[in-house]
Amino acid sequence: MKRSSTIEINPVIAKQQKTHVSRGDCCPATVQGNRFFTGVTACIVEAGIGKARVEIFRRQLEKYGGTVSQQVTAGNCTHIIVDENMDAARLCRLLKIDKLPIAHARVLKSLWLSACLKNKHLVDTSVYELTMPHPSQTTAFRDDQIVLANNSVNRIAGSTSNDTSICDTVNITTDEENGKTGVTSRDNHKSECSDNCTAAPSSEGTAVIAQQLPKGRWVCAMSSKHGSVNHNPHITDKLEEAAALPSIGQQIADKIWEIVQSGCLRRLDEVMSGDKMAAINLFNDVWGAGPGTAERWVQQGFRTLDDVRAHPDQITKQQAIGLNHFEDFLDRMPRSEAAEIENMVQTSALAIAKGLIVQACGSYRRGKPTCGDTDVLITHPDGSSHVGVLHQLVLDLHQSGFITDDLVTATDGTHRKYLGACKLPGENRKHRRIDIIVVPYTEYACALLYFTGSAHFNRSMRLLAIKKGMTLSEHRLNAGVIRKGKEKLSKGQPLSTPTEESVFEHLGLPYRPPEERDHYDLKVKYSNVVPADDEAKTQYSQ
Ligand SMILES: Nc1ccn([C@H]2C[C@H](O)[C@@H](COP(=O)(O)OP(=O)(O)OP(=O)(O)O)O2)c(=O)n1
Ligand SMILES: [Mn+2]
Repeated sequence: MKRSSTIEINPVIAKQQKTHVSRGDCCPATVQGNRFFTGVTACIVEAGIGKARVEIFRRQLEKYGGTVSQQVTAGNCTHIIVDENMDAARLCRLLKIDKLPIAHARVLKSLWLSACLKNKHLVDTSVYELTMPHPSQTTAFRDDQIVLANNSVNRIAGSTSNDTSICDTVNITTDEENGKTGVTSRDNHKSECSDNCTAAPSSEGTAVIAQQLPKGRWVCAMSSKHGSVNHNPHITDKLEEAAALPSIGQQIADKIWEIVQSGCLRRLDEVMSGDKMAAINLFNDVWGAGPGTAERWVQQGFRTLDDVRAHPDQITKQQAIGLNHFEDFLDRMPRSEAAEIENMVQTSALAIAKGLIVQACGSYRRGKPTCGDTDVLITHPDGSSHVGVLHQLVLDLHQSGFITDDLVTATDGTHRKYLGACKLPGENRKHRRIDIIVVPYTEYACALLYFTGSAHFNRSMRLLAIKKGMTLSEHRLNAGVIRKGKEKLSKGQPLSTPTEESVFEHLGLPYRPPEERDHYDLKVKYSNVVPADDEAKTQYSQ
């Protein structure tokens, strides 16, 4: 088992594991390097920037030697960072002050941070400062055109590009409906006009800009009235590619600003090409390392497992085990070996309490010729003798030398789980992943069904249960569940499920033996009783 539902994790053994038993990311980064933010104590005003970006900025500031202050009024605060759309009047309202400047700190648009990060040194603050507009300026900026000085552009972008002329004159549209001031619009466009962007032509055509949009630049669609025109296929295409990166996935939309602003698009280019992508895929296969860790290691310059191994401060205890047994864990064992492991656990368990049922589930029980791990499920028919077994069993198996490494121990309601590594006695044996799950007898059938899988089959069963006003989990099958949309108004009552067959029966399905549970599309065999799976999936997809 590599993943499971939400469970509590023993904080001692799995300090940095996420709240589910997964091979997720575990460890915080401590990065050495150029500390160009030294001496900067910044307070970031969240309004408009958003929590996620504040967190990113905070980490970047600290990573490069800066300090983050929570208090704008703190005397030691040297920089106040505000959203690029912030205007002076609004900031004054937010901070409950009469006017800018603030005596002890510079008020800067967040683009200053982006520019520093891009250039890896403190860039001049002058063009990023938020100041009270001069009364004459507010009207001046209502014109649809502004001119930016070439040197400002270069300073903003820290650009080596020799084609900044395109940015000299940009079109702006003041957005009076939204109450944005001229200052805001000006700053937006100034900042957007970096080495990677240009403005889209306005439908009104008042701007003096190139009609031929240069390839590879970010086109500012805000100034365009052509709402449906995609001026940025070169970026949106990349973002679609980015969706394939394990670490980005569904949060892609949230990342757009971050990517465009911070120059991460360039990083993506690098990631997508060659060795970095290969390294991300390699690191993703380390037990305990999720996509986030894999990407971080790559950012730190690691390309091989030995690179990672050489930095023990960057790896969790679980990842160290994953690295130790990297090849072994990726290797699938023949089912005969899973049977030996099952026997080994069974013998030890029966020495602790007679009558325990010890059953290897997962791919083994489904009759697969090879198994990625051995999922051993344990219970006792007397309903109580299972209690305390896991702890003793793990101790004994350590003692005999069979268990070699502990990964995670966890409690999920009445279920006790142990994830570790084991090695059978004898020459040329490999380290294998082992999961041991101990459950009360009343929950045995549902646990057996769940841990036998396949994962897809389980999903189909759960969806079917939902369709029938029930819920199915590894603990129980409940009937009489009342839902309003996705919300559960009543969780219903547990049905008696003494056997796997009884679960199938409650769901109105003919029994399906483990060997047939890799065909997860229940329609194939039971089209008369199962609702359209796709419909259920869209309604209840998790
Ligand atoms: N996301 C998941 C993960 C696991 N499981 C259940 C079904 C699996 O069959 C069982 C064991 O998980 P494994 O990851 O060990 O999967 P298998 O044993 O099926 O395959 P493998 O041979 O790779 O171990 O737990 C599930 O329902 N959903
Ligand atoms: Mn398995």
